[in-house]
Amino acid sequence: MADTMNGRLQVAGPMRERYDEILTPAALEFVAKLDNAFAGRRRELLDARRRRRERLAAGEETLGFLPETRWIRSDPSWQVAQPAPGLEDRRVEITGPTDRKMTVNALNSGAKVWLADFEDATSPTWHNVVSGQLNLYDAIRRNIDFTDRGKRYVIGDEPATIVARPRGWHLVEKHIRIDGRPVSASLVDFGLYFFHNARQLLARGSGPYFYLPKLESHHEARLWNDVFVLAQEELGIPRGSVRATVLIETITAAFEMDEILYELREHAAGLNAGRWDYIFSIIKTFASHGADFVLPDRAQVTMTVPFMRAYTELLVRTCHQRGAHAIGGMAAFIPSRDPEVNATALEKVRQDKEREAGDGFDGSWVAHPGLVPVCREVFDEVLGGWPNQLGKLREDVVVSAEDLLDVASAGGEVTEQGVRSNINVALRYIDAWLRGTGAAAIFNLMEDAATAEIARCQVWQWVHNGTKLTDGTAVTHERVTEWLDAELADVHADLGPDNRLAEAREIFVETALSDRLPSFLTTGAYARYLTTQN
Ligand SMILES: CC(=O)SCCNC(=O)CCNC(=O)[C@H](O)C(C)(C)COP(=O)(O)OP(=O)(O)OC[C@H]1O[C@@H](n2cnc3c(N)ncnc32)[C@H](O)[C@@H]1OP(=O)(O)O
Ligand SMILES: O=CC(=O)O
Ligand SMILES: [Mg+2]
Repeated sequence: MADTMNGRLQVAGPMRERYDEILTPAALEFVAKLDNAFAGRRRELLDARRRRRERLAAGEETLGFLPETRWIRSDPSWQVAQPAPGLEDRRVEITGPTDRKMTVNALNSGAKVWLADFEDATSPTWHNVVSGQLNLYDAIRRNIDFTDRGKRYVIGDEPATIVARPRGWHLVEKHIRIDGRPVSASLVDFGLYFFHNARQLLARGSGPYFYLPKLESHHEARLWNDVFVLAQEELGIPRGSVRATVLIETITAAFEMDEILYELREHAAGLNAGRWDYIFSIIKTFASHGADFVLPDRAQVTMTVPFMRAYTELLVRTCHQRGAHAIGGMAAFIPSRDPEVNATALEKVRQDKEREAGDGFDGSWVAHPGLVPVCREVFDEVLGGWPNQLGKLREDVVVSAEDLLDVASAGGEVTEQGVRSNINVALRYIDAWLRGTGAAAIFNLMEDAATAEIARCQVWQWVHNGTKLTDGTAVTHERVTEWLDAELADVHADLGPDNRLAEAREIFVETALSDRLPSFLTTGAYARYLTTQN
């Protein structure tokens, strides 16, 4: 165990090879400064989240555009900062974890941007957190060549611009403690990356760029902005060097898009339509609001259902009014070695990107290098010679609070197959996550933390509402428990003895079958199961 600040800050995880290059006393002191300045506000904001969730659940509050910030929405004069170097053209963004091989592959993928992910696609083991920082450190310094199984990995001439995604405000990093208390995971991921790389990136004509996940209000955006201001001051870097793209992936943030851009305006680069967590947020927020808020089988909640279209179109309009990029989301289809499955996946991704490009998005996400060409082709077609569609203002888009909240517009149905698929996929994903893998190919789809959250939350909602299946029977606690055992046996047979399914089952039961719906699967699971061993 290493410590600094006269023993007040402790590194409680093992110090493996080269960890001392990231966990330097100066870097840890920088994180401690951020913690000292912002830990209290973070706690207050998390508390405000909880109180708001309780009021919403009790029907004491309804969601709508905020009256007190109307002036921000109606003032046409403000704009966000100009696009920073490397972020003018974002037509294709690849996302993925920060392991060494994926780092090189993502940078060489032909995408304009790489979202280097400490969040949905990363299981936050101590190893993943520190080695991910090391891989980014090396990649930024072009010091990451290696050979694996006969293949040479070396960064090419036109690497993607790196945009790092730190973990959300709700998570802590229990292996870094100040006065015995775990530090905010957001401040650890941001702080270490910024401290080591901001100057390097600027010297290389790029900059410290970030994706900000799971914000629930503009107050949380203000907190991030203040973190950026202090971080830049501390390192003597010009204010405004940071650029942040905010994921709109909670229903509450959908009502505060203008306000979020406004808070971050000198650092804002855009908004992203984080569709999977958005669906999770909707289910979670309205889980006990009765049948009108019950969503159908997960596979039926597509981007073309009216409430999802309302959200994405509003996002484009809001961004373009303010000179910010609107970035599309993730289609879950990934390439396959089976030619037929592969052709279907490519076609599905093409359709998804065509809809986004047609709606005015400036670029979009792909999960795999094999999908870069299709996304690029689609955006090349609409962009012509332009780097973005910022000029497409979408003034035709008018979205009301009712449109965003019209969950019933999804239609569809709940089937036994849908319930069992949620159980099965959640077990497979949680097992992978516990073993250190945060994004996995499951039944030819890319699945990450948001999938597991949707799956367990839907099951909770269906049980809680006694939702009727297509065969007329209801979803009950007892039936889900039976299906859970059957699905567990199925997954067990597939994975063999080397698994963490027993813990995955426990986590599923706690988060899908408890009386109260836990806010996040990952917080409890992290505290209990992601030990210093991994
Ligand atoms: C809701 C959200 O937040 S979405 C964003 C978060 N999710 C993600 O970022 C998921 C990113 N994608 C992935 O992690 C992966 O594509 C997976 C896990 C789905 C599939 O990965 P694999 O099983 O390794 O795929 P596959 O075998 O086809 O990979 C082929 C090659 O592409 C590489 N590759 C695959 N996906 C990526 C990626 N996203 N970034 C960089 N390289 C990648 C592999 O490393 C492999 O490289 P190699 O030939 O040098 O060995
Ligand atoms: O982070 C992206 C999402 O869809 O969730
Ligand atoms: Mg997300």
